[in-house]
Amino acid sequence: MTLEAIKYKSGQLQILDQLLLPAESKYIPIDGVKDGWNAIHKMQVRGAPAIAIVGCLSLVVEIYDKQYDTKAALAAEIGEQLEYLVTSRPTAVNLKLAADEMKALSESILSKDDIDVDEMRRSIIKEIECLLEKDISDNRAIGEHGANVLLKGVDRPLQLLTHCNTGSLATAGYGTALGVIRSVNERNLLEHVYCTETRPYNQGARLTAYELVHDKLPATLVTDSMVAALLNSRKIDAIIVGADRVAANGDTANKIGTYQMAVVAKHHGVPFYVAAPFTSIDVAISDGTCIKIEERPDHELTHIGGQRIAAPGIGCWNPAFDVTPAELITGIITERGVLKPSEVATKVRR
Ligand SMILES: CSC[C@@H](O)[C@@H](O)C(=O)COP(=O)(O)O
Repeated sequence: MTLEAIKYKSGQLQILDQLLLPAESKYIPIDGVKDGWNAIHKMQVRGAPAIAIVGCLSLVVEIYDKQYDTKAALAAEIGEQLEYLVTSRPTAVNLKLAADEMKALSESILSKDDIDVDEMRRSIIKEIECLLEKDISDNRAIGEHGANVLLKGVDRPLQLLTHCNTGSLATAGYGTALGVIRSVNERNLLEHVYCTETRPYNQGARLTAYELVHDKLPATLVTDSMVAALLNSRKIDAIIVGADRVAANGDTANKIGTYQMAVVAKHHGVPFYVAAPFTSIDVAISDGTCIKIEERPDHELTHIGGQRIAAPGIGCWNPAFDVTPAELITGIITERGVLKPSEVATKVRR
């Protein structure tokens, strides 16, 4: 059985509530854009690709059975709802890029006299529905390219380390960085995978560990503060992480803690890879300083499972992401191959 974060059929959308995992597996209905926005904002669904897909599918749910008098009315609704959805979380670019694409499609249909309002609605719905399958096939391709690059010239099983959750729960299925690890495992060449706890929200301990146990992969959990010791004492062949936004120069925003892992990897001479689809790459921004880093509420730092663990009264700083400079990144594994950070701008624009 594969893990499914997003269930969609004919205008009906449900998501696995990731706030309840791993204690409880419960699907909740997303009955329109407002529900989609809330689920993304509250992190019931999270991970850059999954956020984009759920956001866009919530628009499908919204418009599926509604009647619009004119194409202009439908285009206005699509535009407004997408503008609203992209305000749910600021750092990951995937939803913004998908929203821009859907708005452009809707604008282009608007000027076609031979397409009526119902056909326009069906075209937009069909385009969004395709995102699910495309994400899975992109992830499979990322997995293949990633396994090829990691195993090049190597004839023994690998020990890998990953951060946050980039698997089936963060995407439509299979995963990006976790997809690479799955792909290495499918070739029987995974010795061991380590995953970080990923404080403060514990996506590693709650979600990645859940996926690794579910798939019966040989896996061990470490805290984020153990990474330097891990690289010093056990042979780690590579670190692979996901991305929320890759800038034109290759600087990469990802879950908080990624940057320090890249610094430690450089010190130990361990290759540091980012695995991400083209939909996580934002060539409109020159470098990582242009990326808005989301700051999350204090209670995510001071409490675990509703239980206070920090001294009452202490101040908190809780950035959800950090930016790893391009020079610390060995390669960016995409569905179209592995890019050097310096190649991102030209290859993606092309
Ligand atoms: C394939 S998911 C890539 C990233 O989105 C992931 O590593 C990450 O940082 C997720 O952060 P989250 O705050 O859980 O949405």
